[in-house]
Amino acid sequence: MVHRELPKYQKDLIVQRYQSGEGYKRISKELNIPWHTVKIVIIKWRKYVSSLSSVSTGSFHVGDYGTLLKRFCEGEQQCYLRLMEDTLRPFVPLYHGVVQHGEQDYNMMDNLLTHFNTPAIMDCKMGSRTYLEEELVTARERPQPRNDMYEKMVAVDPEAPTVQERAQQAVLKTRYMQWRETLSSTASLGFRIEGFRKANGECQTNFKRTKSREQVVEILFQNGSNCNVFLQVLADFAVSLQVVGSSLLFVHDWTGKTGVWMIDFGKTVSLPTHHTLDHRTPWAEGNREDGYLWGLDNLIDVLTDIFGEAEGTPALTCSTRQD
Ligand SMILES: Nc1ncnc2c1ncn2[C@@H]1O[C@H](COP(=O)(O)OP(=O)(O)OP(=O)(O)O)[C@@H](O)[C@H]1O
Ligand SMILES: O=P(O)(O)O[C@@H]1[C@H](O)[C@H](O)[C@@H](OP(=O)(O)O)[C@H](OP(=O)(O)O)[C@H]1O
Repeated sequence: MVHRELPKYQKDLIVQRYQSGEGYKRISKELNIPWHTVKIVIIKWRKYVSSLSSVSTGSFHVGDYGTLLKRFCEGEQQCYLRLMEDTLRPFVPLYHGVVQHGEQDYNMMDNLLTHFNTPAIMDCKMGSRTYLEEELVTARERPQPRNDMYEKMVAVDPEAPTVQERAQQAVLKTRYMQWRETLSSTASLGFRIEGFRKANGECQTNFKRTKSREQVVEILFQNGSNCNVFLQVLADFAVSLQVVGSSLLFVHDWTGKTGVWMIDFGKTVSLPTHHTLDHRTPWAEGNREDGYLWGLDNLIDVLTDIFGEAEGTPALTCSTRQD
């Protein structure tokens, strides 16, 4: 079969439609492009986004003066505004407000890679769940099964969909997210490896089935051997924030510079007054626990196993900028 490279405008169109929630099949039908070509474009695009360094996709743009623009999300803006006043401020990118780029609003923040020299990066999604309780309620009240998530599911495990899902060729987002959590180490360890970009630019994002502690250790050891960071931060973790779907971004380069930051606050929300979380109690619907610190405990444990305790190991530099 002859492989035809799509022109860029068509790839952009596919990504645009995918971002607005359309499934592979519909995009394929309406643009008259074979669905497996659509799928490949989306997979490549997602890899590209998760390997971001010189970003210019629909969701991110590199801004001026070492900044990064991320597609506006009001929840994330509120969270950043709060974090700028919080003890966690040194552990997150500095937030610079909302800017417009073309027709789109963006949250502007520090680009964490600015002061690194050909850095290697690792994105770990933290917490024992990756969706909000509100998303569960919406899924019950107004279910919107998604074909793109069904396709992603069968691409990993053709046996995973139920008979009904197979008939619909679609799954609910919360069902997909829960399946992802149990397939990976999110449910068992409270964090999962989302992706790596090595210093040579090689990207790895195929960690959907990385679940056991042994598998996690193997991948961290193989790919993060220079990432000898020792995590002992975040002890002051804000008890009144519910942190869902947020990542820790590990960065290091050949000069020995290392850093780790919390990023991605689209699903981090302030809790009602007097409602606090310990971030370790297992989640049950209604208690809003996010398992963040449980995941962090496990991650520290795994990294300590691999790289040893702090002596001789550079203490983690949580922020490399001068405030
Ligand atoms: N401030 C930053 N500086 C440098 N790189 C960043 C920054 N924020 C995000 N990135 C890069 O972009 C990637 C995706 O970021 P983020 O998790 O915020 O995006 P997202 O679209 O919300 O992801 P998800 O699909 O998990 O919800 C990260 O893995 C990281 O490589
Ligand atoms: O990693 P995968 O398997 O590709 O799955 C995606 C991942 O779970 C993201 O966290 C989620 O975005 P949010 O965290 O923003 O919900 C996205 O939902 P989306 O397709 O609705 O953006 C999923 O498709």
